[in-house]
Amino acid sequence: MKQIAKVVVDVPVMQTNQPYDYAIPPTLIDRLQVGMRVEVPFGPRHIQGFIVAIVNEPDFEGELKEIIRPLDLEPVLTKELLQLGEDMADQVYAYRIHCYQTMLPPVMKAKYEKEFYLLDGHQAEDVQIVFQGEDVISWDRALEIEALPQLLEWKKQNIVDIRYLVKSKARVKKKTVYQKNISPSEIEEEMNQLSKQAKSQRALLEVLMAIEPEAWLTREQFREQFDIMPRTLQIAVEKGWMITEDKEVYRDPLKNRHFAQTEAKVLNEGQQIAYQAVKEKIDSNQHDVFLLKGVTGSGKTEVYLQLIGEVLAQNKTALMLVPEIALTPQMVHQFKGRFGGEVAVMHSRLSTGEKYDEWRKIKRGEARVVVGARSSIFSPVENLGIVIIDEEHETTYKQEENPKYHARNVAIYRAKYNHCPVVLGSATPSLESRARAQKNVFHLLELTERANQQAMPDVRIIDMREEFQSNNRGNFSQILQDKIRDRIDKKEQTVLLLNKRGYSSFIMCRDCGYVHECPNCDISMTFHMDTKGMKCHYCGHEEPVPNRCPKCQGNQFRYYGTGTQKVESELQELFPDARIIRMDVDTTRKKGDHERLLAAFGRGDADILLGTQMIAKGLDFPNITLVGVINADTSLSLPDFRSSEKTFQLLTQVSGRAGRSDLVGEVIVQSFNPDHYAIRYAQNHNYDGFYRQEMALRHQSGYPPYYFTTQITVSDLDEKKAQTKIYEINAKLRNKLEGQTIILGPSRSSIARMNNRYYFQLLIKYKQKENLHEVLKEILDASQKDNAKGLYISIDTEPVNFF
Ligand SMILES: Nc1ncnc2c1ncn2[C@@H]1O[C@H](COP(=O)(O)OP(=O)(O)OP(=O)(O)O)[C@@H](O)[C@H]1O
Ligand SMILES: [Zn+2]
Ligand SMILES: [Zn+2]
Repeated sequence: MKQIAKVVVDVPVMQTNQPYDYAIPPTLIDRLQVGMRVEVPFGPRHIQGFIVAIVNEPDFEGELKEIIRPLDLEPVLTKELLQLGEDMADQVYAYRIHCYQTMLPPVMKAKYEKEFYLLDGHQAEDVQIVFQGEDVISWDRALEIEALPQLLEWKKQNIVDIRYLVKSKARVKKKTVYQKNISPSEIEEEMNQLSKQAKSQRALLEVLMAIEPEAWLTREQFREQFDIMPRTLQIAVEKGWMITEDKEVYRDPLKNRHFAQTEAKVLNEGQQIAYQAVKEKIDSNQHDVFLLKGVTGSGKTEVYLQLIGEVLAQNKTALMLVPEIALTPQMVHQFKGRFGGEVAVMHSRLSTGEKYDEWRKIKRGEARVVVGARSSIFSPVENLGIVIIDEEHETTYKQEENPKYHARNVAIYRAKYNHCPVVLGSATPSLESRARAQKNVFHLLELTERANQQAMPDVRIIDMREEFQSNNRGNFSQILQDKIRDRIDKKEQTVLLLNKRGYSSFIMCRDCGYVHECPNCDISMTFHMDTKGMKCHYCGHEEPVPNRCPKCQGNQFRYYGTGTQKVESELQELFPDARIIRMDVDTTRKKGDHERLLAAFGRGDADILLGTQMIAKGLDFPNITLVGVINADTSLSLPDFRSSEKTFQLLTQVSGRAGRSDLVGEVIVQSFNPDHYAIRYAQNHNYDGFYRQEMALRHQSGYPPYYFTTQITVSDLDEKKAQTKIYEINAKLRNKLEGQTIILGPSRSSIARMNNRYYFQLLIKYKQKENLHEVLKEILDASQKDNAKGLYISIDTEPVNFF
């Protein structure tokens, strides 16, 4: 009986979404399991693949190739994740291999290397010189010694051939540890035989007398605790006093930090009702989706914590998703403080080694609670008891690159599979989720009051048009200035938000109006005050500010847009004595910057925290009594049907940072559209009112949640080719789609050229899927040939950002 492995290979083309059959060589029969990575031959190359099934009969007729070797000792993907990857690939129009790779830490993605090897019987002298007595030489080495042309020539003459290797980048960190291997009486004997000069050895023997027989100690521990140097340890090993081993250790980014234990709070009535409803589902192993809608500061986090506590008590595991920027030390502290070492934390600021280690802790069941950003929804936990998504309305839960999955959908998939509840929490739920609760697809749970009985902060809207008329051209209205002054004097803290969504600073020629654009993209370049340079945020192109206008040779530029740096200097001028912390992409570039700045503000090292969107979430500092929004409406004017929703959410979230403890909070919102409904409803903390009005508008214009949307984008270096293709797709869709489907476009994308590629798009709106899925699959299948020529087609279901 021959064993056959079905392998999804690392070749992203549509046909390979189906697994390939490989023979399992006899030596590997007992070692290979479903979910392991393997190295397999594919054409002339060796590539990585995932075993998705092991069967007895092949589907493929013909000679099967053999698996070369396993890349893992045990499966890295569970049965659940294998199934999820297959279904997800289908739903989001992605390659199965990309789905599997997305589920694993980046170090586990294969790295391919090439090497030349000698074919038999060619030992000519010049060949020997290159190979230096070995029978292989790596591609890199060949490049280094400039032997590449020669080797390629030999390849033509059949003297050498090329082989492709799969290299694993995953490295386990190891440390040498020591254990004593000598009894007390032997120690005495050794002491007696030592010469008087051997002081350090004597000292070590004394230590060995004192320590526990089972203890494993590192070199650092010997040095720090007992002042014993590595050299002495080595002698001890040679003499057989100690044994040594290389033990695996985890890279723990938080190892030097202490988390004070926190206790569960007594839940208030609203929290208790919410907790109880979810707990019932946990107890009875039932799937359900809850939408926990709680005003800012209502204590949603405490509900999450106690639910996770319950899940752990029942010997299950928990997934807790938090937006990347809300994953602050404060947030982490809440979880580590309650559950200690049971918690693994996953976010993009970890090094790849740290990510790998956190992942292994989860895989081995050593950490049963995962707190992390979007991709941690794929954590290899088993026996899942709850999935929680905090700030569920955040669009960052949707991945914008392939595979274009939404973590909320993956959460529901996994919870169904594991028969457990999902909790979606937010003060400002997405319209989609709120509407689903309306239809009882989700269960609505509400917390309508703040946990500490504190009133919601008073929000005042300032009409900036009037400020302009009264000749205040700055960024700060008179009232906001007065309030800031007042807080500085009272030693209370202020948070200032600069709404930068859809917004950047650029330069324009004062004489002819020329705007400096990126040479690769049809978009103006962003001016950066710190480097005094221009940068394109789409392709990364950088250049200095031009001396003269390329169009009219004028040398006067106007700097547009309110960069945080510019606002900061204005603020410092207004309040020379104020201590200001600025938080934006420029000040949080390095690992740990974000944490450091927030910690400093939390300690009271500054009076004002000035920042972009990244400060709107998760801050829970008692001394913040004033929140100012400098420009409420920059996000209103985006060409995106969600712009009102996003503005409402942002204003509500940032207002919620004020007055969370005993001190009363106050919010000042500056706007040029003070009567806009998104701003008015945010002022009154009226989510329900906003929801009703926005739903009416969406209904009228036929947008989600009344319609589903799918966007198709085509891009190519050649503008004509991209354009022809989108029209071809358009024709096919209109011809084949049934039911009430609406197609918007085709049109140029609003950034028509990016990195020298031209983009065209169309948007499909539909109520029922009908045959849409099949038609889209056909289009993708047919795109294979184009793909190879550099024309890309991408399908995005429920896009969250419209350009
Ligand atoms: N039952 C309780 N008794 C006393 N204090 C509580 C209780 N529950 C929560 N708190 C406190 O109330 C404050 C706000 O809670 P929390 O940060 O969980 O709110 P939240 O709903 O997550 O808010 P946001 O949406 O603004 O992040 C915290 O300081 C928390 O410690
Ligand atoms: Zn000019
Ligand atoms: Zn560019």
